[in-house]
Amino acid sequence: MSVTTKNEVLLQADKLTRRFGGLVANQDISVTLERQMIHVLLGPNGAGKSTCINMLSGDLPPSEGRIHYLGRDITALTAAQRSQVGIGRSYQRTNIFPQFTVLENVRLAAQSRRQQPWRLFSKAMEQKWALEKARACIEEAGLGKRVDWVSGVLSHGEQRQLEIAMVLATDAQVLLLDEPLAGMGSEESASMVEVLKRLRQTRGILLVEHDMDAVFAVADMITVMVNGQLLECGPPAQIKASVAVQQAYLGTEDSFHV
Ligand SMILES: Nc1ncnc2c1ncn2[C@@H]1O[C@H](COP(=O)(O)OP(=O)(O)OP(=O)(O)O)[C@@H](O)[C@H]1O
Repeated sequence: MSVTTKNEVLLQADKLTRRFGGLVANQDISVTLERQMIHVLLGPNGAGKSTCINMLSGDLPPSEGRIHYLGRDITALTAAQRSQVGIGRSYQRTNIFPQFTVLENVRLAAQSRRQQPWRLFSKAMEQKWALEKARACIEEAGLGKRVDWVSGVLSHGEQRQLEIAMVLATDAQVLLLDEPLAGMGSEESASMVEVLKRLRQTRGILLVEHDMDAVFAVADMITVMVNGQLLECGPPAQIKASVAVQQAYLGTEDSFHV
């Protein structure tokens, strides 16, 4: 059982820089994520948002800068090690076994986190624990009515919810979500927004998202990036009113009408 403390700093990225050859994809990006906060990374295509999330998840080492989780320097940890300490990530692509049921997928995710302690438990206890945990995570992700469905027949939005349930099953305190609303219709988006609000009650969420309605419906803090640089960071009202942010979106595919 984890203790939840409001305003507790979960993740702190300090001056992250990432270069790909001569291209600087992120330059001196600092981001703070607190518990019970949804922090959105916003920016036009190619701004460097995925690169930033990749550095936070451990999928990509930074060229410079440090990352702390609960005060501990985790810059050198791999993605698997970060998952073990409580940093969970969902990807833009789906990552599930389509032939397995929702419950089986989430149960496997729960067990993946707990390989060592099982030596202390009987097989039956392990199964019971993992199933209970999986059911709770499925419920939290808003998929309670689909527990026994084969995952491959879920709608696109439900599959994204399943991915989130799988991340929750790893006991993640930080959720790194890359475009969780991508490809969703308005009903599915509304349902995902409700899921995000519920998850915020006990965790911290760092989100990359292009859907402005959703962003302004859930964000507590927004960091705007342009060309790998941090343009502005602040609460939604500040970002909404920012002339610099509006200018950054002029002539881009994304609209900034909010
Ligand atoms: N592995 C890589 N090798 C070389 N260049 C890369 C690599 N990954 C990203 N880039 C470049 O870094 C820059 C930032 O890309 P990134 O994907 O982080 O942007 P983004 O804000 O997530 O864009 P989008 O909204 O389109 O997903 C782009 O110019 C991209 O081409």
